[in-house]
Amino acid sequence: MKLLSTFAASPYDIADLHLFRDVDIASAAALLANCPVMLTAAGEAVSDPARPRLVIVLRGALADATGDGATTRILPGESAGEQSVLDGEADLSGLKALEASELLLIDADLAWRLIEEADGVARNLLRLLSFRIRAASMQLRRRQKLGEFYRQLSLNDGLTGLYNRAWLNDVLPRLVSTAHATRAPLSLIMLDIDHFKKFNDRHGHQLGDSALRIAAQLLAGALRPTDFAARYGGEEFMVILPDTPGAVAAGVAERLCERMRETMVFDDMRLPLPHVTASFGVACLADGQDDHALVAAADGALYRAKAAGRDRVIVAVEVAVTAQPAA
Ligand SMILES: Nc1nc2c(ncn2[C@@H]2O[C@H](COP(=O)(O)OP(=O)(O)OP(=O)(O)O)[C@@H](O)[C@H]2O)c(=O)[nH]1
Repeated sequence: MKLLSTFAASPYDIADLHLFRDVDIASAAALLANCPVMLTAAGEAVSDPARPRLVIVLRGALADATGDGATTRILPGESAGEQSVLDGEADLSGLKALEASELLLIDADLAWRLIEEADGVARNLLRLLSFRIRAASMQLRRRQKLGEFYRQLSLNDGLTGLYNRAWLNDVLPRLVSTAHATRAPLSLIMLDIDHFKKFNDRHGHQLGDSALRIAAQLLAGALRPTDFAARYGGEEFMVILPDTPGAVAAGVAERLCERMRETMVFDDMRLPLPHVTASFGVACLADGQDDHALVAAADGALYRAKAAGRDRVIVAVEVAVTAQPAA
């Protein structure tokens, strides 16, 4: 930064500076008279950034990088560094000239004198800070919403809209812990579309995708609001039924199996495709079982449903995992 002149010797008018709007100009101008006006080149940082002071843009523009990725433009008449004056904690290293700019620098001591002696400066400062706080909290709210949006996005399967594997990995262990703690039953249904490779080979991948979407809609539409449906991967889905004993879950699986058999897969609303069927494995949480063992039990039952001819439900035999006696 290069010293150009004092404020009194510069061509700038104090009435154009936001901080001095509706202020007793004469007393403020007298206090500002000896403040330096500095020239900064494009891209240059404000020197001595650890020094608390007000930086007012007279010509050009500054960028204020707040450190959280956001950048604010500071235009002629606007200021930066107010907070550094108020709390004495300066970090003006994020201030950089966007173009060749002229800046008025007001040291903290003088800024305090302005606050105390020039009528209206304190009011303008409060207004400015209130505006900054409001803008910062709006930005925070926007980010929180965006974060929530992306979080949701990362937990849902793009093709079917059901929860995805990441969601399952997060939620299933917690549901299992809750079920053990409350001694409430918890059941799991795993289902896998039958001969889906053949379906894809015969009708094409796009129709395969349609079939998966329809299967997902069927699941989501047939369950209670307290149940969860997720895409486990490929053409495999999982249904979680909290507060549901194995016998009831088996009934739900039978109903889903039947509906799957009866559901038409349409391509362009003219051509119904062959029905798809699915095989189902059901398991109910046993004492001492963790989420992995529960999934393995449902998966084992599903495997047996496939082996037994597909398009059917098999219920896993409940095996309580008890502590092994010490040898
Ligand atoms: N269209 C489509 N196909 C998928 C998707 N994910 C997995 N698949 C296909 O699903 C098929 C699964 O094949 P397999 O694991 O052999 O199982 P299957 O043909 O259903 O046979 P069974 O399960 O034994 O009845 C593969 O051809 C995968 O390419 C997807 O998102 N869209």
